[in-house]
Amino acid sequence: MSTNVHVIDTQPSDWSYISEGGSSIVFSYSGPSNPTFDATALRLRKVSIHEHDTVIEPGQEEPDDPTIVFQHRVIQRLVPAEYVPRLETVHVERTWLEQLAKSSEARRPAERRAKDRIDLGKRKAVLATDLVGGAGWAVEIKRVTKALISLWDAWIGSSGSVNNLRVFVQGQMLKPNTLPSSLRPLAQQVLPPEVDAPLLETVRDAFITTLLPVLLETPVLETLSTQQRSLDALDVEGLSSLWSKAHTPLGSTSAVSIPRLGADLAQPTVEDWESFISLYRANHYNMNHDHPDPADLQYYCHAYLLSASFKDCSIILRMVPSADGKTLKKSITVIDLDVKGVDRLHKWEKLDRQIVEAYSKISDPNPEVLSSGAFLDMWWSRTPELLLLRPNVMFGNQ
Ligand SMILES: O=P(O)(O)O[C@@H]1[C@@H](OP(=O)(O)O)[C@H](OP(=O)(O)O)[C@H](O)[C@H](OP(=O)(O)O)[C@H]1OP(=O)(O)O
Ligand SMILES: Nc1ncnc2c1ncn2[C@@H]1O[C@H](COP(=O)(O)OP(=O)(O)OP(=O)(O)O)[C@@H](O)[C@H]1O
Repeated sequence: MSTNVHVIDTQPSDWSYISEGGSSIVFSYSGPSNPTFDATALRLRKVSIHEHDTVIEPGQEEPDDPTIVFQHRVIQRLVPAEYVPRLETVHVERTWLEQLAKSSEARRPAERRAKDRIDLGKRKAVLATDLVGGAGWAVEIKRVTKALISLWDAWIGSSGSVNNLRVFVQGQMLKPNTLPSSLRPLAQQVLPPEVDAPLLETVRDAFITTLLPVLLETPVLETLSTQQRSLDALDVEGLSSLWSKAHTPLGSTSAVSIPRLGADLAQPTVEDWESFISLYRANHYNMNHDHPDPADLQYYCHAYLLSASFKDCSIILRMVPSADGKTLKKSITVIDLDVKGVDRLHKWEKLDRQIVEAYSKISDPNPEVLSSGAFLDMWWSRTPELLLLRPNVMFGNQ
């Protein structure tokens, strides 16, 4: 896809660090008014500190970032365009990236800095709708699976360093602690001005009360939940059995060596994904998922990969006050619906085994395994249920 947008039309200092994940780092445009860049976010790829930058040979055209093609040609056939950010290709350049990397390094969390850095070899990046900058506030929830209250507790307890709940006020990520004063910017957004020095719980309750109706009313959570569940029709254990069955020669009686899940599977191309989506939409609900056919192995592997993107995505809820400050315009957008690599299939198979093993210890004399934070995290992160759709579960025994 050709593009005329060049980031060198701006200064690196026009971009403020927002946040980052495992593969990307994101900046918000805060420079002089510019119709191309106003209200946009720049998403740059990172590379491990142990690896080299991407090398683009002279005369070679770098492909657009896979997230753009995947969103435009695959995701938007499953999630309405109004719920995903606008994404377009932007040209970047080494010296410009070097300056940005240098000036933003101090803002990055130490644990990320120890692992990776901006890939300075890239010539293309992603320009997206900025979902956190400007007036108002925004909340990011990764894997919308945990109860809001426990997300809030973990957020406060970790001083805002957890990756499954992030809160931004006027584009700045909040770093809370157990002192209510650390939440002042958020309190000013969610509470009336006359509430002076509110307690932590007061801010929390106002925060949840504002978010809850948006979450319960939006159809997008239902869409994400439906896609997660439908695409994960066999779950990884079922996929693993189908894989073994498909790799066992008919009539074989002796033990055969089965390649690990996904081992001989090619990474689907965009065309493969397009064919998959057409088949999925036309035929998925007519297939017998209780007795899957080994001939459909590739279909089920692709379905599982796509379900993993839906399980790992985040939503950003944005609350922007009207000009008179009397009402809030609320919107919800899904981010990070990136394509997953087939090499992950084996990792998820192993993770699933670990969960099952830990679960089998319930009847053990050592049941506290189940209530351990590590187990619960593992369990919740892999449970494709959107608990937010079930307020009774969300509020526990309150
Ligand atoms: O494997 P997990 O469960 O640790 O999940 C990874 C996430 O770790 P988390 O558990 O949230 O700390 C991880 O999140 P962080 O980088 O830790 O913020 C990514 O979302 C990763 O996906 P990808 O590499 O960006 O495609 C996620 O990998 P996938 O398993 O979804 O591919
Ligand atoms: N369009 C956007 N507007 C504002 N902030 C954004 C936008 N996209 C991403 N971010 C912020 O940047 C962070 C990293 O982006 P993203 O989740 O796309 O990266 P990633 O490396 O793919 O993440 P992960 O490792 O979780 O898969 C997000 O968690 C969010 O805080």
